[in-house]
Order: sequence, then structure tokens, then C-alpha cells
Amino acid sequence: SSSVRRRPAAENRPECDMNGSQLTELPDNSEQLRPYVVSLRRAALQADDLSAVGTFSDGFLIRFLRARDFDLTLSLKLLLNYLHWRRESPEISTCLSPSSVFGLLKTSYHAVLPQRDHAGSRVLIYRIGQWNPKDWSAFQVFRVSLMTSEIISRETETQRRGLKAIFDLKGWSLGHALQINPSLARKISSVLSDSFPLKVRGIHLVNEPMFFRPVFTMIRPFLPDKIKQRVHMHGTDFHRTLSDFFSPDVLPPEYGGEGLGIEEVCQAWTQELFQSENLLKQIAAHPTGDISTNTGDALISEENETMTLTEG
Ligand SMILES: Cc1c(C)c2c(c(C)c1O)CC[C@@](C)(CCC[C@H](C)CCC[C@H](C)CCCC(C)C)O2
Repeated sequence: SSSVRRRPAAENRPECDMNGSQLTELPDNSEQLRPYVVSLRRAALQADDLSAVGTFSDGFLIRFLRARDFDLTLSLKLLLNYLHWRRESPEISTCLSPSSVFGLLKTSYHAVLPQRDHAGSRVLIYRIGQWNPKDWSAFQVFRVSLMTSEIISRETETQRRGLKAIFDLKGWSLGHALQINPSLARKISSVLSDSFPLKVRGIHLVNEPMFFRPVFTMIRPFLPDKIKQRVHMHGTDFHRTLSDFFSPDVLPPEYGGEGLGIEEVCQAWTQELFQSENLLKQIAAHPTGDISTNTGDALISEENETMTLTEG
């Protein structure tokens, strides 16, 4: 009989025959996703008293559903944490203009690699040594990550397969360490665990010096076990161990791969950020609504071609 409950894990889902990993493969405009979007919107409007400031667009809600495999309770929690994090971190989230950190981007501090890894994850590189802590505050540096995260979290494939980040800590100094206070460490662990709609599939530290340990000790206790297990420390002999996680065609030669050089990929991503400048400004102003301008449309959805709007 239909009253037999065969899938207790699906408790927080509307009546449906599909599980989270099947649902995530469907395109955004799919009929089967409607009930989830509707339920999450209703719950979010009820739970968030400040939500009157705007509406929750479908695209916005779907990011949270995909990030939590369509579990409504967990998706709602993530959504509320995200709104809370943004409000608590105005120094980072109110200005999302790449121009405001151009000098930092110019030093080839950061790149999103042109290729996804074998599992379809986005691969990000941060070269901390390029950050001069005398010139740039930790908030400004954090802002770079938030801009990139907002952009890539609009990609359907990234919503499904998440991201992996490589932190090159060569050049880590006391000046850097002094910028990471407990409050900032909390903000870092929050976005990594349950305050941003992106699946963190791996954190790889390379060239980390001994005195990076105290900083990681501040961040670690707030991370859930699942994320802790995904943090890998490679040290200076990283070429060999990093290749256990990434195939050579993905990584730049500086990181043991055969892809484009690090300078080149950093410049390309900086360009990408600047092309998304208008989009980023609108995200900062209306984080819960998606904007359909022509700029950056290719980034927003990889399934635009398959979208058919039926009217009347
Ligand atoms: C959504 C999202 C955001 C927003 C994000 C990261 C990831 C993986 C995300 O998914 C990683 C970087 C971070 C946390 C910004 C970090 C900014 C600080 C100032 C960098 C300082 C250097 C860190 C002490 C290096 C180690 C950090 C790892 C243990 C994560 O921003």
C-alpha cells in the first residue's frame, strides 16, 4: 500500500519518487523541482522577518536546495545562515566590486581554473603569498572569495558538483597571521560549513609553514567532521600528493600539472570578475533575487539553451 514508508530519509521532501541526487540533475525549470521551490520560499518568508526587503527568486532558492540535496529542513537552515552571515559581515558583503580590489587581483592572487576536475568540481587557487597584508585587509581579501563564490554558485554544474580550493601558503608571515583574529576565523569556518550555498569538496593547503598551525587551530574546531576530513595538508613536497587528487591536465605547471600557467589563469579570472562587475553590484544590493541582465548570462546558467518558457 502507498502508506508504507520506504524512504525515511525523504521525510523533508514533498511527495516524490526521486531522491536528492536524481533531483539535482534536473534543469532549474523542471516541473519536478516546483514543489521544492514553492515550499522553501514559503518557509523562508515565514522564518526570516527581514525578508520583506525582497523576494526570493527561483534561481536563488534552487542553489540552496542543490547544496543540501533537496532536504527542505537543511536547505532552509543554510538559507537563513547565509542571510545572517551577510548581515553580520557588512565589511565583506556590502561592496562586491572587483575594482575595489584590483591591486590585489593584479598580483595574480587568485584564479578559478578553466577546467573542472574529473568529478566536475570547480577548482580554485589562492596564492596567499601574493597578498601583502600592509596593503590589503583580511576583509578585502575575503571579498575576493565572496565575489568568486557568488559567481560560480550561479553555475548549475557547480551547484551539483561543488568546488575544491587550493591554498598556496608560501610566504605566509606573521603579518598575515595577525589579521586572522577569532572573529574572522569564525567567519571563515561558517562559509566553509553552513553559510554559503556551495558544496566544499576539498581544501588543499600547500607550502604551509609550521607557524600556520595556530591559525588553522582557530578555524578547525568550528568545522563539521565532514569538512575536516576534506582538508589536506600537503607541505612543500606537494607535487606528488596533489596529483592524487587532480589530474595533470587540470592544474597549472606550477602545481605539477600540464594546464595553462598560473599567471595566465589568474589574469583570465580577473577579467571574468571585471566582466561580472555589474552583476556583482546587483548581487550586493539584492542578494536574494536573480537578475537577468545580458552581462554574465553565460555564467548564470549553462542550460539556457534548453529552457523553454511556456506562456498562457
Ligand atoms: C563560499 C566560500 C568562501 C566565501 C570562501 C572559501 C570557500 C571554500 C567557500 O566555499 C575559502 C576562502 C574563504 C574562507 C575566504 C578566506 C579569506 C581569508 C582572509 C584568507 C586568509 C588565509 C586563510 C587563513 C587560509 C586558510 C583557509 C582555509 C583553512 C580555508 O572564502
